[in-house]
Amino acid sequence: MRLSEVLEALSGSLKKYINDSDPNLTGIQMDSRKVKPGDLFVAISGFQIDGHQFIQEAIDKGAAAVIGEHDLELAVPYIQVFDSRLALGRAASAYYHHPSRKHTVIGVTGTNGKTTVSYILKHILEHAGRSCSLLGTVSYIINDEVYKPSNTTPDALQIQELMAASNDEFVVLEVSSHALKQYRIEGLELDYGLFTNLSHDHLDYHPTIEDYFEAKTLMYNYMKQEGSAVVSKLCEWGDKLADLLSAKEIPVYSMGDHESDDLKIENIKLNGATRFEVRVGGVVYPLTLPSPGLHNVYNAAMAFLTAIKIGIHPDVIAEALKTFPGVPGRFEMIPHPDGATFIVDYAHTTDAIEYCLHAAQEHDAAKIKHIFGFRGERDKTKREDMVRASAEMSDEFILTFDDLNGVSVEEMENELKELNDRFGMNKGRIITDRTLAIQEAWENANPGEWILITGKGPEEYQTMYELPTTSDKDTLLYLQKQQEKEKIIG
Ligand SMILES: CC(=O)N[C@H]1[C@@H](OP(=O)(O)OP(=O)(O)OC[C@H]2O[C@@H](n3ccc(=O)[nH]c3=O)[C@H](O)[C@@H]2O)O[C@H](CO)[C@@H](O)[C@@H]1O[C@H](C)C(=O)N[C@@H](C)C(=O)N[C@H](CCC(=O)O)C(=O)O
Ligand SMILES: Nc1ncnc2c1ncn2[C@@H]1O[C@H](COP(=O)(O)OP(=O)(O)OP(=O)(O)O)[C@@H](O)[C@H]1O
Repeated sequence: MRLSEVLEALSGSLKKYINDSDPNLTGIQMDSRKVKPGDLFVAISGFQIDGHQFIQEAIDKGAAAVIGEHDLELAVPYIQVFDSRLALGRAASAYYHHPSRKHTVIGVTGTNGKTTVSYILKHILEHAGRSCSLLGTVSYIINDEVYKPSNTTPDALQIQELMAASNDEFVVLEVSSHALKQYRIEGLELDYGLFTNLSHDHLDYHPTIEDYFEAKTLMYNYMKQEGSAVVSKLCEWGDKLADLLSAKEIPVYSMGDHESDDLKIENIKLNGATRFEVRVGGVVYPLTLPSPGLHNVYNAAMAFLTAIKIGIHPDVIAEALKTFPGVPGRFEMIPHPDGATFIVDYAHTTDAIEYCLHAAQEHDAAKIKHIFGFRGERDKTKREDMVRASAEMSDEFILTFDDLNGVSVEEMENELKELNDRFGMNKGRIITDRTLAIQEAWENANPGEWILITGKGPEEYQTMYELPTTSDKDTLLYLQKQQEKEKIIG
């Protein structure tokens, strides 16, 4: 593709370009280390490092042209723009011939539930015989090939590459607030924009919750002409969003408690299999979902409403929900041989912790034990509410390590002690080694107890622990095996 064709997509974001040649481009890169002859190199002013430092390296490797924000004169055509991340999205979309136009694209944003809603939707679509790619926290799945994700929402270049590579009819992607602020979905065009909920998270990145909300609303700047929003009004921010979108004349399908909402949830039963009804257009549909918890009722209802709008028959959706296999590390159950239930879950906000512990309560847990910690170098302001929630809703809890992310062992241990002293209501203990905390709970588990281990979900440990295991689930399976071995020997 000629540089001039990419430039057409940059109009409005161009600051300066002296048109002296029009090289043929054979690729786009935002990382100088990956540049090959003929590539367009986009220099990003990053959080860690300024990509403009690597322009010469990119030229030496054969870059045919460069995009950047600084005022420079280079040996190859240089396009100065107001914002390189925004230009990257537009340039990549143009380079890959606007691939989102060939798919039905569903963006899912919100604090919690993005991954789960995305997986439920993919499951419904596939049950209906339609093909679906998925980009999110757990994996990127394109044409049934599974890739390890770099971010929840990939960078703009990767998104366009993956969209172009996908032969699937649908693409469901999780859209994080970081991605929106960093223009990672610039150049993308969405058919549906889903909003699950908003609660306290990421206030290390966003100065206020209002700023966090504003970031989420940016997703709706990327709707196709005929695109529509699916919004949960079960959270007050959803109400606010629906008003905003209506003012912009974006059609909104809402789920909520009012007669005017497009979907209303009724008759929820959480004990045993999750059963509930949804009322849509005056018709009531009884639904069953294998995944426990009220939060999963909301996730399934949002997927149901979206699938209806896509045109999937309600009976097909209902059948699909019955067989939804769940998402790795989201309320994943591992039974203890003595009759206790261990849960691995990715809850890392107060809201999510409350939903998880509530799910255990609804299952008449004889006792609820909770094991969790806090990610180093991430939003510290949510920690006290997480401890409060656990203290109020569990019978006892153990504070342990999550990823330290460079924070020292002493600093995190002190933080855990202080939080426990101030907000733990005398229910908490500290066992810093995560595997030993789980082992302790395993060895002391009693019939009917529910032990919830939250925060890491399916993620691998980044800290070296005592037991030779790689994740919370792996630790539980290891303990299970050890116990079986001991039984055989003993
Ligand atoms: C803080 C943050 O969001 N950082 C994101 C940002 O990276 P950055 O600006 O720090 O990049 P940088 O390292 O400074 O590099 C700047 C530029 O120099 C280039 N470079 C660098 C070295 C070199 O030799 N040559 C070169 O050209 C780099 O390729 C880059 O283009 O832009 C990158 C590309 O899009 C992201 O991958 C990266 O996400 C990091 C890994 C991250 O951890 N982000 C988290 C906070 C995040 O985004 N999380 C959300 C989910 C949140 C949730 O809901 O839980 C997500 O979407 O994943
Ligand atoms: N609708 C919901 N409301 C509140 N909490 C939820 C909801 N759905 C899931 N959760 C909780 O949040 C955790 C993360 O769920 P999920 O991965 O679906 O969300 P997410 O938005 O993709 O989060 P992340 O972007 O951090 O991966 C779950 O393990 C569960 O504890």
